[in-house]
Amino acid sequence: MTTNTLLSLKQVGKTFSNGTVALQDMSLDVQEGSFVSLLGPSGCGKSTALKIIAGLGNLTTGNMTWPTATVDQLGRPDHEISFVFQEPTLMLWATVFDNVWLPLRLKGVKKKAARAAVEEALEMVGLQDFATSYPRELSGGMKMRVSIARALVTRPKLLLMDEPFAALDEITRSKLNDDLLRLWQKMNWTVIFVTHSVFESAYLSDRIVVMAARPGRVVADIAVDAPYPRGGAEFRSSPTYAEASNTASKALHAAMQSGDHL
Ligand SMILES: Nc1ncnc2c1ncn2[C@@H]1O[C@H](COP(=O)(O)OP(=O)(O)OP(=O)(O)O)[C@@H](O)[C@H]1O
Repeated sequence: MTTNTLLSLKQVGKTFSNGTVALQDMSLDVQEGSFVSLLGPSGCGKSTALKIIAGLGNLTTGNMTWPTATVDQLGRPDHEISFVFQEPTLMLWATVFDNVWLPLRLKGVKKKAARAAVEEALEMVGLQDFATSYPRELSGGMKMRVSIARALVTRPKLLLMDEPFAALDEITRSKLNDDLLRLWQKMNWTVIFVTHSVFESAYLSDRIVVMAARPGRVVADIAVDAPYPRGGAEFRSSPTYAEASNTASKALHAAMQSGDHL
């Protein structure tokens, strides 16, 4: 793993027009190839931070830089950033193939030219046999896999995930966690993963950033010092996992007491 800083937030603040201070003085350096979880109670600004990083929202104060990337006139990095939301947000009238093709189509890539990339993305998430299916024919976990394939088809360097598995049952969630880690290792992405779950953050990440609300801010930064692959049940019963979960849980509890979360 490299130690180059991919993204640097310095004292970032975000105040909405109604006066809500969604973020205050958020400083965060994200290393290339790392898996960072943003963990915090409802309303602490996790989604706001992710949207700012994605360029979907402006910051009010502070600055965001991409130290190792060349940037365009708007300060956006030249490599791809992909976003996975909690809801799969698929086009219900379109096939799985067409859903995954969408980001390339928006860039003007014709269907034929996109075929190899779409098929590769579907294969990565284990849906190569479902290209001609429609979303209504898929389970919740499969729909989320399509959503992930759609995020991967542009070969992003940075994957932003906003509670992607929160609506799924425990078994499906656990399977997708493992599949995500396998892909992350294989593709050498950087992942920023928003979650409410202490256990999910301790299982997935090499770093857990705990946030508190009103104003949204970082209150703890916890390293999860365990190698990958983490080996499922074995890692879940390890002292490192227990310690990381315990530390994150205490920090989250303190955050919930100190902040005016909703
Ligand atoms: N467009 C907006 N206008 C005004 N206030 C907003 C807007 N979007 C978010 N907020 C407020 O900013 C704060 C942070 O919201 P945000 O959605 O980032 O929190 P979160 O940590 O992602 O919450 P959750 O876990 O519930 O999704 C909240 O108080 C929220 O009500």
